[in-house]
Amino acid sequence: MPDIYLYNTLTRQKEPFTPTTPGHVGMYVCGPTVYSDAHLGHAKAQVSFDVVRRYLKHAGYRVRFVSNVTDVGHLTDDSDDGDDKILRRAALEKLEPMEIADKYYWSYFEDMTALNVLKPDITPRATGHVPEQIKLTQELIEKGHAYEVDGSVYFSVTSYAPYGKLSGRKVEDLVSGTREDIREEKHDPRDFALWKRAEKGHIMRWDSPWGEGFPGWHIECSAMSLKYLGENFDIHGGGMDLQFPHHEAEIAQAEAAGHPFARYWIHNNMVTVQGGEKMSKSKGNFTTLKDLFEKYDPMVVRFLLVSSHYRSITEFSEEPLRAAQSGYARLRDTMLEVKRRLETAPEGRHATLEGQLKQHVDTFNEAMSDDFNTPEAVAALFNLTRDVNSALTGSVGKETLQAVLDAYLALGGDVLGLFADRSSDTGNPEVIQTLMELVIDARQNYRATREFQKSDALRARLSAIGVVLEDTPQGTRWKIQ
Ligand SMILES: Nc1ncnc2c1ncn2[C@@H]1O[C@H](COP(=O)(O)OP(=O)(O)OP(=O)(O)O)[C@@H](O)[C@H]1O
Ligand SMILES: [Zn+2]
Repeated sequence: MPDIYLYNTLTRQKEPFTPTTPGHVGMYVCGPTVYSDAHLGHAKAQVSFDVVRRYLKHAGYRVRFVSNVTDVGHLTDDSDDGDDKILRRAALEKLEPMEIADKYYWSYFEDMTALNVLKPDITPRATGHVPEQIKLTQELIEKGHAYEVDGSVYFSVTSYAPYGKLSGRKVEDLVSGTREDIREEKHDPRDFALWKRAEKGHIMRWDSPWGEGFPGWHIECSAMSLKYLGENFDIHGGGMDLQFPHHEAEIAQAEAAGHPFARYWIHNNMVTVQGGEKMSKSKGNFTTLKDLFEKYDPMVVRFLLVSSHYRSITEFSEEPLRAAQSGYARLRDTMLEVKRRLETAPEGRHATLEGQLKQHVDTFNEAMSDDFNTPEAVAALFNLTRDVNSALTGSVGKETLQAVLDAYLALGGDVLGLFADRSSDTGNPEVIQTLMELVIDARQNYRATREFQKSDALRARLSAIGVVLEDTPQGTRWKIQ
């Protein structure tokens, strides 16, 4: 297995990655609050951790990937104030809260599937884990780190000295923007809710030792990650915007209850708009993935995201998307051309190209082992593509073409997720190639019988879905624009 280094937010440095159980990795990533369609920011978070997961698998680890879905307890204000986001949306759309959660849950996975993000091994939902959250809250009360007031339970921030270690904030400097009445019932305005009493008319409510209520947002991730990954799991991921208070609270809840918790914390940077403003549901400055996919192939969107590092900002605009479109087409077209050439290539090897291939594969792996440096990994694929295209102006033997194709599929496909997975039938390049040959044959037949209207109609229908036909002296070629 290669030595992998990752930037640990806890220590603020790159560290060699060593899992608790050799050969196995337990990884938890904070998922979305499902109250509206996903936007490009969510895609950056999920694609970033999908690539981490894929590279760890590629490096030989068995990975258990757990990513939650928040369907209760995420309030519109971080300081235990405001409405539950799901309930607010339910009122707006005149639907049951669980209808909202399910509607956007499926919408979210539809988008993630289009982006070729692998499904989590476990997708726990907060509403399905209320007993676990109550139990952890009880442990915290027993250990003197939490207290009940009037049916709500708060974590006592000053009872846990390391509070602030992830985000580098000092408890003394923390301010609370909490409303006066909630401030009053907290022993300290900086404390945060583990459990909230349900006021009259609050739909989502559960029985608890403190009366009817609902869990706070932070406690779900501590409870569910500990349940499925054990008390000292390897990697915890999420957006940088979650470092405080969400992740700080997750650490405090787990550690104060006596569980050592996650060892490496990794955070993706933000998708921004208009020069640095975070794309966010609540700010309303977002572009949904569904809207983007109307104009751009989801693989182009994925390519755009992996072209910048997960810890760098991705400023969203049309121009980089168009550049991603042509960049992605260059890689994919060369990969498809190698596939085509393989069918008729003579036996044999191409020593120069094989030397170059090895060099680019090594560079790719070194980049990925250095804190998942996807921009450098993509650059290695482009350099490979340049050398392949240059070699393809001459004759390249079968063995070498096969090695090149395997590299494209392993690095560009399995690791970066840019080509459909080899195991899946949908989007399988071989199936698509055969279908396209059938369509091209049909068009040829129409032309041979001078049925030009029909042949033109076929071409137009293909063009409508972005497939362009080119008639060359060697026959008709196709490509996706
Ligand atoms: N603009 C963004 N860039 C990168 N990651 C993001 C962005 N917005 C949200 N995320 C990440 O997506 C995940 C889900 O976030 P969440 O559901 O809270 O979305 P949100 O748009 O920030 O919502 P809200 O604006 O209501 O807080 C988190 O890991 C979060 O860090
Ligand atoms: Zn979380």
